[in-house]
Amino acid sequence: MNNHSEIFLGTAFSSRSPKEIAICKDYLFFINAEGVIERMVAPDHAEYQQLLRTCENAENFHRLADGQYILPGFIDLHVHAPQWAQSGTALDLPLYDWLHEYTFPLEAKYADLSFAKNVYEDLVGTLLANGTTTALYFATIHKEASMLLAEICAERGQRGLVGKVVADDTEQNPPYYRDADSKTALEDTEAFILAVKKLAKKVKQGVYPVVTPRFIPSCTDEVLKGLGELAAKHNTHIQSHCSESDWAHQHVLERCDKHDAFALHDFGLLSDKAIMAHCNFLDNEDAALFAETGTAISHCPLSNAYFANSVLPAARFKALGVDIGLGTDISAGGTASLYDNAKQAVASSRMLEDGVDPALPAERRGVPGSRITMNEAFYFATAGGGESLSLPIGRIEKNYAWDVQIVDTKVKNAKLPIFDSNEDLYDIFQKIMYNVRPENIRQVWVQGEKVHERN
Ligand SMILES: Nc1nc2[nH]cnc2c(=O)[nH]1
Repeated sequence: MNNHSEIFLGTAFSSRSPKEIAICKDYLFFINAEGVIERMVAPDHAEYQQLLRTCENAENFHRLADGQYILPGFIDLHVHAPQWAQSGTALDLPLYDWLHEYTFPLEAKYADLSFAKNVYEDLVGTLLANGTTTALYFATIHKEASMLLAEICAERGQRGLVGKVVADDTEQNPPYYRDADSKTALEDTEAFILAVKKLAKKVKQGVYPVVTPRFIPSCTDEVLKGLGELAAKHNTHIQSHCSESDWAHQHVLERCDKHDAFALHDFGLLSDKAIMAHCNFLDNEDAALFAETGTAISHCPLSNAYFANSVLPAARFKALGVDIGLGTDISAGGTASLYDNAKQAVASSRMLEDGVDPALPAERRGVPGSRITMNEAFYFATAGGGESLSLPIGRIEKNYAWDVQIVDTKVKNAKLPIFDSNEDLYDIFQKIMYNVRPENIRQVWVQGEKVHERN
């Protein structure tokens, strides 16, 4: 019987579909040696009592306490790891000024590996403590520091997808922070891909190299084309920023005479393993191209409020068949929490639907059909993230990785407002999504291994 790595008894919430939550009340979850959910048994199953009697005294059996719940670990589809060191600052500037006055000078500091180690270890620990089990990271232009980030994810047990940033355009990047030239940028990227693939051979939860042109404005055509070829050659994930703000969108339109989506496609940078951040200014043709190529959007609602001059029409793009996940966009989003971003995704969508200028009549104020529910925001943070990355993560279901956060609603000093011992479980789920703090996240597991515990 007990040839499983871990066995859990508890109540779990997971997405059944973008709009619907599956509630697995008092299920048994059997996790195999690879850290994958092998079997889930409901209390009304004929074998349940027998299975429970057999395993309940085993060392690897975990019975959740009253008030504890299992949620899938969150998947953060857009993190600038070096920017953790400026999180919460300079959010009043326009994007271009923010990049040149704050962000590039900070990112240049990661030539110093001891500075990088200090920040990256703190960030990976902080994200785990916030329930984030998988993160898609931009590092910096430095090959060594980018590798260090991949090693820290590997060591701490987080599933990290890491990109060495490429920025070789001499007009758009300052001399102190850019790739030496396009040839060096491509060579460094290929060396980085091979080094991460080698590291991945001994990492249970996986660590992945990501081809990462910062965005079209910071890259030459030559490097963009070369990066598309490298991604195809090594079958890697790809990430970049796409049609984020008025300035960035217009810049690409003037340079390429087309929207980012079609320009990226021409360079071979859209694929089933491509995830593009923001995408606020996609039109329906761009979105159809995303759907056709399998390219996903990482929706960063807090960052968009500060820098994107608009709200992502997430409901419209989802209806057009585009995969969508959620991103904190550290540091442009000002928080390490996907809970915060799920709440903002709902709030922003309501503002888009209703409109925001009270001087306008209600019927001309907003964009009907734009709202999303918290169920959909949760889907973006979990199952949608897994689909975007084409990995079996983000759901509590057979054959998915045991990547979970165990939330305690009764913890002292962070008790959630639950006063009825028979409270409806769906209401408890909603209270969790709106009220959880890191203090409530008692354990985090990735690929069947415990990687964070708060006592
Ligand atoms: N939000 C955001 N947008 C960008 N566009 C290019 N670089 C960045 C970045 O670091 N953050």
